Amino acid sequence: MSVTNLQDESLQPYLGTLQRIVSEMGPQRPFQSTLKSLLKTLAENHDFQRPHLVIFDPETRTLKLSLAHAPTKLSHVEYEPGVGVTGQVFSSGQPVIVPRMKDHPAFLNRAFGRTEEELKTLAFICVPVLGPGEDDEGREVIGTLSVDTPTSDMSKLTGQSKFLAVVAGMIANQAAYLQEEMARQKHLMSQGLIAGDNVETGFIPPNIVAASKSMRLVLNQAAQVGPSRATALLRGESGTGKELLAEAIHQASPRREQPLIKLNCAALPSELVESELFGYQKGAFTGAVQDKKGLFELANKGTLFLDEVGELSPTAQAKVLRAIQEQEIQRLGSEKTITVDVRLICATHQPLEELVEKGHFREDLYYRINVFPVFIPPLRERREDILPLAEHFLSLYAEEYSRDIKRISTPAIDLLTQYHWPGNIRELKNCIERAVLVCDEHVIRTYHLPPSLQTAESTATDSNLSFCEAVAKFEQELLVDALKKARGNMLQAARDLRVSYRIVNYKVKKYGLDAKKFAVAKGRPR
Ligand SMILES: Nc1ncnc2c1ncn2[C@@H]1O[C@H](COP(=O)(O)OP(=O)(O)OP(=O)(O)O)[C@@H](O)[C@H]1O
Repeated sequence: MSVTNLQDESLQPYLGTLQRIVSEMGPQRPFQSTLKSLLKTLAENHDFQRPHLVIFDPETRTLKLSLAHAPTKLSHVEYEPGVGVTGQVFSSGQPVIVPRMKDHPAFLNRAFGRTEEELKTLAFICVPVLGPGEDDEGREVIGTLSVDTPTSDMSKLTGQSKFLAVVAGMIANQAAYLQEEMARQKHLMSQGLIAGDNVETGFIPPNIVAASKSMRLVLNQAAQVGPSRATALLRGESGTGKELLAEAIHQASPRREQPLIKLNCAALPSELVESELFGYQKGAFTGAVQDKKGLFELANKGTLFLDEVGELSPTAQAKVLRAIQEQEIQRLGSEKTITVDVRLICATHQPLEELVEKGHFREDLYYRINVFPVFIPPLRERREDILPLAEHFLSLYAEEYSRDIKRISTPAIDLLTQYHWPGNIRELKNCIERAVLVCDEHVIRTYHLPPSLQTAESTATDSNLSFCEAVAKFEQELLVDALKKARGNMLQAARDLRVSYRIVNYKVKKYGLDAKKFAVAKGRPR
């Protein structure tokens, strides 16, 4: 831009905007109000509509609509890196101009519900926002800045794009603060310290017992994710209640009147899983004597729960990915594509991150299903739940078997609460059912409980851990040591342990650690 050009009338709004941004960027100014007023200025001074900032969340590896000068529900709009225009700009670090929204195959129109007319008359410009740094090389892309603007000739749109790139370059610090604030909010939310957008505090479905803080937190998360369309990934040992939680999430969603279809991917051979999920056309294979709908079709408009998702074969993984991305499936033996609208909930007890690392589970599918992970702790880590659960099952089975059993004796309660419950709630449920059946009094006593609970070997004392528990304990100690050494920096801890960041992140969640707690000030004795 030459100095003489600065006299140009048409440049005045651009210069005015830059001037205003600079004047509003004092170090004392709160970053959020600076960014909000920047978006407002872009809308008021220019032909820009819906200016908005999308910021990358490194934990879920999704892009989140974080600030917009337009009416929309921010927390519900997410993009995946590489997908759609915003995702592509983030991944490539290069601006993209969409001269007419309607014509662009990658334009998702996810956030603002633009009308058909608008899609025909508007262009979209999206530029990368870099984080702070000395020079452009070392700076990573942390988000995008985008606007709608009336379609126009390419030279005007290119000029606007260059101008937005300058603006994006000026807000690196504020955008980095915004990214950190998002992480902080999420952390507080996961601790149950603040409520998310949709949290109905005290959300406890009638068939779920949750007395412990950690289970309340799990239910809070279910209440948050329920109303959205986001894929929830339920993680926890066998018998911890993943399927029950999937039902609760479905019930908390607008799809509750529609079907909830379930498939345990480990229960069938892989070829059958595919035909179950996608259906088949008559003659597709021997025995396919008539057309059959798959579970994706049966779950249309409702929810599909894939239990043990880590067991899906590579082909099934590819097809599920396509079904999620394109919302389309094909029955086996058929070329015809069928559109499906299905909300997915997945569950696994496996360390999916390790499966990804070993190449057994597709990384792209992992990111697709890991949008909202929920960790259900094993029963031995939430002992406050044992007695309420035992009493819940007692009343359930006393009624079912018409037994007049009112309570559990104190010594029996002691046994129940001391046992380490490797089979989790399912084992507790079976144990109480058995006790009700063998009990010929009005009280459940120690001798009504299975022998496994009554032997000292069965309880989890430190000197008598099972192999898996000892390994887990050792792993947890290593992790805590590494986090202490790295002052809570999970990336550094991962480097020291010579594992990936993803694995450290997974284990930190698995063991309920708070990495931030290790971030003590330098030089402070530990
Ligand atoms: N919080 C709870 N309150 C009441 N019942 C529960 C609770 N959690 C689990 N259950 C019951 O325990 C049993 C096991 O739960 P569920 O089948 O949901 O576990 P899961 O984690 O899906 O197990 P798997 O991984 O083996 O499929 C079920 O009968 C379920 O109803």
